[in-house]
Amino acid sequence: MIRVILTDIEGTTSSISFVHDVLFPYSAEHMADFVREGEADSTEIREQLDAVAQLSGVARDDIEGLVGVLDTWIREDRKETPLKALQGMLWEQGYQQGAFRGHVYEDAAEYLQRWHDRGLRLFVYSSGSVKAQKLIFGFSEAGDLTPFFSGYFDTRVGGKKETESYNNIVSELGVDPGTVLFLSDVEAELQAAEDAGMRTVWLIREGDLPQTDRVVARDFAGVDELLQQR
Ligand SMILES: CSCCC(=O)C(=O)COP(=O)(O)O
Ligand SMILES: [Mg+2]
Repeated sequence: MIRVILTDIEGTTSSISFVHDVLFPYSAEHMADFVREGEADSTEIREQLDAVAQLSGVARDDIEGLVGVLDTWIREDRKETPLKALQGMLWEQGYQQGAFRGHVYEDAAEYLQRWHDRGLRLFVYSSGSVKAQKLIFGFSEAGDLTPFFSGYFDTRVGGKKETESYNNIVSELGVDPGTVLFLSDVEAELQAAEDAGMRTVWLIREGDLPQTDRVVARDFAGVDELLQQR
């Protein structure tokens, strides 16, 4: 019996193009100034730069070098925790200034509400920081969806393709992994979750359906049909 739904964001609740064509370019455009200015007066930014220096091997006092590393990581879509933390802080400005609103598929917004109202507990697991997760759902085109969620997980529990991360989530939630349904568009993430004992549905929103033994759905209405059958 499924009691918890754990969902990915990019490609699952929200379009890949919103993340890659809106959020990432915004962070690429503003990161250098954000870091240069924040270095002087924000402890939070300084801490993330400490982590960037440690991970990259670039000297901590070489701000332009660190900016270069962040630029490269954005271009390469690296899921490094300090990059994700800095992007979350930056996107907050963008959302608050009305530069964009969070894209959430209509079916996702509808079924998040329905599942919440039906008593399922909803959680997010994304490589985007917890702050970035709260922003995309809080400032979504469908309004504030954060009341539907009971909690958020990011790469601080581990990478999304690692089974240990899902073990960590299960122990934090204090639930039987078989009661958790993980939704994602990335097969390696689904495999890692299944290896931790979770149930999964592969969201394939566009293109042909692959030949697979996995449980697949086109959208959240399709996930709901599967839930009703279980
Ligand atoms: C929280 S919105 C930004 C998502 C993001 O930064 C990202 O890298 C996408 O990661 P996901 O795990 O949701 O595929
Ligand atoms: Mg995804």
